Amino acid sequence: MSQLLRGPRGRLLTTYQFITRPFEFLSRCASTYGDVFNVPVVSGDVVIAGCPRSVEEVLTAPPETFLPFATRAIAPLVGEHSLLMLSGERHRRERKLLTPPFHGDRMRAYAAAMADTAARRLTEAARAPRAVAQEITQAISLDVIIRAVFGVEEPSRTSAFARAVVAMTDALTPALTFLPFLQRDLGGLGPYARFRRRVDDLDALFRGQIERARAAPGDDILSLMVSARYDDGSTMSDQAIFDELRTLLFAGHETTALALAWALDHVHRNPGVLARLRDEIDALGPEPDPERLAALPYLDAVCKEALRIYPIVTESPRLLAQPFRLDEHELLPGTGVAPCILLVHHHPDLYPEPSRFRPERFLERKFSPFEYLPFGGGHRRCIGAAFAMFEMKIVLGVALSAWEFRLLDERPPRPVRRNLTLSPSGGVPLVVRARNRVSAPPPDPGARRRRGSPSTGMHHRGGNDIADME
Ligand code: HEM
Repeated sequence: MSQLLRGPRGRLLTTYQFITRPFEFLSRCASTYGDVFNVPVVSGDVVIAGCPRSVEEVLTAPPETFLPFATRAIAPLVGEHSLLMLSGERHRRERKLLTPPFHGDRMRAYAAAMADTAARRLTEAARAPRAVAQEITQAISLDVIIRAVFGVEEPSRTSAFARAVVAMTDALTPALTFLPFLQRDLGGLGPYARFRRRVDDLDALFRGQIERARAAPGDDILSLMVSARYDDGSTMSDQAIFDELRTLLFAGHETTALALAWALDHVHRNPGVLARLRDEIDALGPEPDPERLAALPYLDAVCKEALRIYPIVTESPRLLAQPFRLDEHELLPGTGVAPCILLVHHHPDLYPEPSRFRPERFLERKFSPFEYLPFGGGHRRCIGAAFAMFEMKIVLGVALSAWEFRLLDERPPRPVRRNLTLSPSGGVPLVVRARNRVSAPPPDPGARRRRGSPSTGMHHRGGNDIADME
């Protein structure tokens, strides 16, 4: 790292502040040191790019400039074949193979599964005296991945997958993630060996699903992976498929769930937004077609604003493989470089009153990929971005169409780090009730699937003021 770059001192303290109070810490650094500064953390130096110009410099650099960041922490979960672990030509080749299933057009196949899952989980939540938004949305996004990505349809198999996923994630303790020397088998004993057994259990379920997809391919992402070919005509190995399925689970499950929990909270703390959104959704009728929900402009703006104000992933770091010049500073190989999504999304020049939840800003102007980047950018941009936006709009649309929500905490939740993501403290406790609409009862979960999607006819398998917000 360049000696000239300014930033806070003291590795232990900055690591602690960065992890526990990201909003306050980053905002304080930006007002003291400017848009580009160095943060010394225990694993090394991380240079923060906190304005569109510096973000553009990073995201448009040639791919070979960077390696993936912090791979040791996630390696046990995602495996060595994972997109998150690859760089250079191998990364490009793998991404080329995995991108088509996530293309916008393909999303239609997942619309009914997303809507049905949301309706089923909300029906359950409405039976309880109180619920927690984050738990509901976690259950929805896990079910959606199991159906749309893994291609599992039968309820009994869905539960087996859900149990295996929960057992595996429970066995991956933070100590195992952050202290790589604990990642030893010790002859089948200890926490790492237990975690490996849970990974093997899930992979055994994947193996069965791969065989099914080979015998009778569906619309799901696993079926597309099984039939996809690299440029040389070869197909993915089973181990590579296992690793990518765990990668999609890791990258796509909690992120989407948290984004939805935040969105529900914001919408219910802003009565004007709720009223305008309900008007837009209600105009589609009592049981709106999920694809039409996904095309609603105000709903789209609400989801974008939720991802702006609290981006689920606050930075998208890379590791320098070569010397790199950023904002006039010469940076050395081994330095971390992180486009800071959080700081850019709260830049007052771009977003006046940045702490205010105001979806209209996305209807009034367009933002460049370096001004608005909840899904990161460049050659590592989130592969599931279209999938996540589609799911957010459908789940939120179904939820507001047929259910009422009453927030139980008067004070807005604080953004707290949960693993690598930013989650609402307390998870957003609320009461869920069927909406008292004159026109219709809440939808029958499963009805859409029984009759298929009317519109596609496809079958469905699956100096800024950031610190004020704390
Ligand atoms: C609201 C939900 C989501 C958010 C906020 C989010 C955000 C991100 C971000 C910031 C990155 C890093 C990009 C970069 O380094 O420039 C990323 C990467 C990734 N995401 Fe997402 N994501 C979400 C949902 C999903 C979903 C649903 C999937 C798949 C089912 C997914 C799969 C991935 C994968 C595979 C990568 C690694 C891409 C690569 O390294 O080439 N994400 N995501």
